Formats: sequence, C-alpha cells, structure tokens
Amino acid sequence: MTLPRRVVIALGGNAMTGPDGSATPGAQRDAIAQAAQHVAAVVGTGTEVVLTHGNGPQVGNLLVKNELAAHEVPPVPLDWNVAQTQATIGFTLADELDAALAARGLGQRTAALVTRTLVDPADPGFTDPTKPVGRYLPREEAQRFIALGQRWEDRGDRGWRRVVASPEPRSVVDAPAIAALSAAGFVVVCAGGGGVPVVDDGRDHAGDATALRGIEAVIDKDLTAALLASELGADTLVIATDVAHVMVDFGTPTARPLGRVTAAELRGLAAAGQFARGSMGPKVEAVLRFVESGGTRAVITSLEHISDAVSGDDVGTVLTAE
Ligand SMILES: Nc1ncnc2c1ncn2[C@@H]1O[C@H](COP(=O)(O)OP(=O)(O)O)[C@@H](O)[C@H]1O
Ligand SMILES: NC(=O)OP(=O)(O)O
Repeated sequence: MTLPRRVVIALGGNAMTGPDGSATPGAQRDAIAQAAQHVAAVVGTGTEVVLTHGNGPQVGNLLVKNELAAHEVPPVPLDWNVAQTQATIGFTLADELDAALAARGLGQRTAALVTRTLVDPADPGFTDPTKPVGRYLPREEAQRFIALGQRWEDRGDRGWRRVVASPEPRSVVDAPAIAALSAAGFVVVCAGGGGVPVVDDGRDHAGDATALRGIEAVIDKDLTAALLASELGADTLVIATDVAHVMVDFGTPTARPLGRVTAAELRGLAAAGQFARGSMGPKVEAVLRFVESGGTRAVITSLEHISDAVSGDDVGTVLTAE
C-alpha cells in the first residue's frame, strides 16, 4: 500500500487522561507524552499529519469549577471552556510532540491553533443534550445534580456522566489557516474538542465576510475530525481510541471484531443499532461520513496502532469506499 499524502488523526479523551480516567495535570501530561510518541512515528514516515483531540473529561471538569466558583468570580460560558481546553491540551501536545520529533531527529515543529467550528443555532442538539463530559459518578451522586437541573446519563459500568448540548459541525472556520500551517511544514494541532462552536449571528457587519459568535455546546470531536479531513483533502482519517477494533455485538458473548469493512456494510450495522451513542456511535458515523464524501480510507483503532494503521490494512477497523 502506498503511504497517504495527508492524514488527520483524532486522539480520544482516553488517550489524554490516566488509565483510570484521571485528569490530574501529571496524568494528562504522561498520557499525552505517550500519545506524542505514536504520532511522531507517523510523522517519521513522511506523511503530512494534522492532529485533533477530544476534551470531554477536561471541559466537564472546567464547567464544574466555573459553577463552584460562580459566587466568587464571574463564570464564563461553555464555549469559552472549550477554547480553554484547546489551549491547555494544545500547548501540552505541542511540547510533547516537539520533544518526540526532536528525539527522532525530525526537523518538523508543532503549531497549536485555536479553532472555531460553525454550527446551526437551530440544531436539535441544543435541545436534546447528548455529549458526555467530565467525571463519572455513581447514580446516587448524579441524582443530586439532576435535582439541580443538570442532564446526566447512565454510561454503564463506569457510572453516570453529565451530558451537554452537542450540535453537528457544519464547517471548520479556520480550515484555511490549518492548511497553510500544514503546507508550511508544521504538524498542526487543531479543532480540539470538536472546535469552539460558533454561529453566524446574522447581523449586518459592514465589510465583514462573516460575523461569528460563540455558542454554549461541546461538539463531537470525531464528527469534526471527519469534516476537517474532507475539507483538507486528506486521504486517510485515523480515529485513535482505547480499543483495537470496533466490535459487533459489543459486550455480549457473540462479540466479534470488525476488520476491513465497506461503507455499505458499516451503514447496515449502524442502522441495526450496533454502536452506542456518545462512544462508538459517533466514531462509526465519522468514518462513514469521511469515506462517503470521497475520502479514500478511514481506520478506528487503538493509539499504539496508529502508525501501522496509516501504513497498512492489517490493524483496526478499516473502512474503504468499496
Ligand atoms: N461496538 C463497540 N465496539 C468497541 N467499543 C465500543 C463499542 N461500543 C461502545 N464501545 C466503547 O467505546 C469506547 C470508546 O469510546 P470513547 O470512550 O468515547 O472513546 P474516546 O474517549 O477514546 O474518544 C471503548 O472504550 C468501548 O468501551
Ligand atoms: N469533544 C469531544 O468529543 O471530546 P471527547 O472525545 O473527549 O469525548
């Protein structure tokens, strides 16, 4: 197989917290340092890499801090929290990736870009929250917050998790800047947490091509990664998470891993309700959208396999057009 010219890699929240989901600064830096080694290996093959990442644990924690401190200092809206997580995760990824590239003798540097993603203010995702964020809590503790008006969901073995508004990404506003940085030789870290959600406020700003403002939500980073990969004309999209394959009949005695699969087969499995919303569902939808809109190849696999996933068809769940 010939190596792709440009790949978009999406790092899951699991790749950026400790093994138990711990989001302490030390655990996050250690996890990001590990992830950076795997990304540097892909850069070392000569393929152009654009990197995006989740922010679910981090943005949920920031939201809690805001709410707890609201009587002391002015709270900021959720879109600001998304931007703040792009900054902290972005600079940490840049530090670790620059170090990993230098250790491999590679001359490339990393650039982290605060990135906005356009959404529709009428998106149903604003009225039916689906995006899980922050820590997991036992049901009894989650009930305390539900009583305060928050939305929480049963997430299975790990407990309950808060869910927030999550509209569809429509376009990556800063895609031209990402393309320019990438063409200049930078490994670009961008669209973190799905991008800062913005809407066109529709006002008449004389001379402005667009008039954007942030809106409170957290976009699914896998759906934005697919859009970004299409907008950048990437050949390959790799979604890195904590499982080596997408499973059919996940969590049951008949569970089996999916290897190579066509878009038609995967659509059929998704339509049959095989993939949970808020975890594997958006990843499957993301790879489908990418390939159905002209992308050559998309892979869902675990972080340690991303280099092999870029260069061959032997690891992970590999989706091709046919
Ligand atoms: N059909 C499935 N196949 C594999 N994993 C699944 C499936 N359905 C749900 N999962 C769960 O999805 C998780 C990955 O999703 P998520 O936690 O959202 O990842 P990330 O934070 O890496 O983006 C896996 O750890 C697994 O427990
Ligand atoms: N924004 C987002 O999808 O983050 P996670 O991947 O961490 O859930």
